[in-house]
Amino acid sequence: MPALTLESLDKSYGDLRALRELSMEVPAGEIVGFVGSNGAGKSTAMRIVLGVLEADSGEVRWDGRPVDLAVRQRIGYMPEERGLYPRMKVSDQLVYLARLHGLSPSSAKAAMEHWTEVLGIAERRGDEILKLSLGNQQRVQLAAALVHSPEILVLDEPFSGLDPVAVDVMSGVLREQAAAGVPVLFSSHQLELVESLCDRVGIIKSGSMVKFGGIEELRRTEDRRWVVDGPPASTWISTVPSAHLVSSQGTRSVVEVRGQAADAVDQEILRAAMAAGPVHEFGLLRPSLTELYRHVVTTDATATDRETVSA
Ligand SMILES: Nc1ncnc2c1ncn2[C@@H]1O[C@H](COP(=O)(O)OP(=O)(O)OP(=O)(O)O)[C@@H](O)[C@H]1O
Repeated sequence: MPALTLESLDKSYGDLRALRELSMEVPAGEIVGFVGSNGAGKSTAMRIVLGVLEADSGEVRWDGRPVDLAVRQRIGYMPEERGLYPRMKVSDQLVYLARLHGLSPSSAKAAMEHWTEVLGIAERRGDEILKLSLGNQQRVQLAAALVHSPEILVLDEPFSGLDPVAVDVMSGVLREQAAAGVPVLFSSHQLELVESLCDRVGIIKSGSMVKFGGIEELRRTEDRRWVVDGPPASTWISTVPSAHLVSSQGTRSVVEVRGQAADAVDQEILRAAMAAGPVHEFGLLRPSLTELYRHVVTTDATATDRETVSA
């Protein structure tokens, strides 16, 4: 299956190292979310994919070959700084952009009509961009990224500032594009949305990819926590040396095991708890992407922090 591959991208702005050997892969048909703090390097990486910016080293490939101008023409891009012509009418703008990508006048018009309809801005075709609300400008931006039927989608914060209905519309479009075989890479600070929409997630910190993989895989790499509803953990936890108590409320305790030991220890915990009294509930607590993210960004990034798991 073809994939958009970012391999060992390095980029500095003067003394500031914005990207450090950043690698990730966006397979055709998958939605990959790119998350990280302000200034972590997401836009820089996306600009490099588009060729708006040149990497100091590293490579971007599509289907195994370096991305050249011809491939870049087939990328649908939503830049962070947006970039529509404020005084141009929505319809003119979209037709113009489609024509720039080589569509015939009639195909460009048909594409403009299609995407303004799908994105709920058909009524605004005759309006100048600057007269639209920010959310509607964003919908036009997405239409601009899609109007030439791109093979690859790279979207910098496409969901920022959208109302819930627009978020649903945008999510639906991204899902459809992925289902049609397009690799979709987008950045966002809305982690719940990323969790619900994406096949894989990359967490970037200070220019380094600290986690990359399927959400389920990323959760599995975390320290494990279990909820035990039964005898208070304080009465049995000492019999499982690798486990420690995180919190306790009434009969419910949350216990944690850090690192590799977590794989084998769940039965040991259950046995220890049952030896102390009846257990009514025992289950693994799965961290949400938000918890995972907080853990990653508040932990010091060192070379050993960097890990890649395959989905
Ligand atoms: N043209 C530039 N010149 C100098 N420094 C830059 C330039 N563009 C970005 N930077 C710096 O590079 C770092 C990465 O910025 P980038 O915009 O890629 O981050 P980001 O993850 O997209 O952030 P945000 O979530 O705030 O959009 C930041 O420290 C930023 O200040």
